[in-house]
Amino acid sequence: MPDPQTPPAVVTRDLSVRYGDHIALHPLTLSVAQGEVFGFLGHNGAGKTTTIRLLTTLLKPTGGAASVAGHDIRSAPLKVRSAIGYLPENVRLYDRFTTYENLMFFARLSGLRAKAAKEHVAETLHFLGIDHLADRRVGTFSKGMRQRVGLAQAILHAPSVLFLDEPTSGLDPMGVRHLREVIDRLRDNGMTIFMNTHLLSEVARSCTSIGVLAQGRLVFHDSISALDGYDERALEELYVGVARQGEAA
Ligand SMILES: Nc1ncnc2c1ncn2[C@@H]1O[C@H](COP(=O)(O)OP(=O)(O)OP(=O)(O)O)[C@@H](O)[C@H]1O
Repeated sequence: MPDPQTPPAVVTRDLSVRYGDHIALHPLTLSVAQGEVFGFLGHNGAGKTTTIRLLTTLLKPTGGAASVAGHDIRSAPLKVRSAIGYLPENVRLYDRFTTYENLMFFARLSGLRAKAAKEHVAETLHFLGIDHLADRRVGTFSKGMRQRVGLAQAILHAPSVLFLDEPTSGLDPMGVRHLREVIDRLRDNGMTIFMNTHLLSEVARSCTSIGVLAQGRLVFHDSISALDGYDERALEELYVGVARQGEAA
């Protein structure tokens, strides 16, 4: 359970962004407590990736404020980056490098010294059950294998907040199950997870709170315990209802 005494892992106040005349994210005010697994839902183009890009400091807001892991995204972007992990929808890896080489590269880039980097890489490979991929070049990997290496890269430095953008997209059922187990273990270790997803079954199983975005506006935000008894079907009804209201607004 999140501790109400500790500051939230993610806080936004009227955070917004526009691309030219198009408002991709209307002023968003949101709080995600430490230790939560937050599921961010919404139709294609709702603004979920845009929100993650803002919170991971890859995109500058045009309005409002936000802090992640206690650091302001505008004034302390480097501190934000060192406190977070990010798994984008399309993982970018060096195809000609092996898994181990990719991970060592990112570990050193994150500031770890060689010895610590080796230890972190070995621990992370073991944690994710991908030791057997260590010496293989990632250019030959399937989507699911790449995704595991991308996840390893995202959690190598033990971030306090992990952002996942559509982490189950393109995964087979075993891949989805593996990811779910990893999310459970990361949550048990105290990590906060902010996950964009379309999969309501994953939300019902893994998330402790949800937000629904429609046309760049937050139209619903609550904890899963407040939705006690909601199975996948009931969540779908809720989602369709609030998303329609958002579209009509
Ligand atoms: N670089 C950009 N330039 C202009 N418009 C953009 C840009 N990136 C995103 N948009 C627009 O901003 C809106 C939000 O896009 P975003 O990718 O955040 O949606 P999403 O909810 O993540 O969608 P999906 O579920 O399809 O990934 C969309 O209308 C999109 O076309």
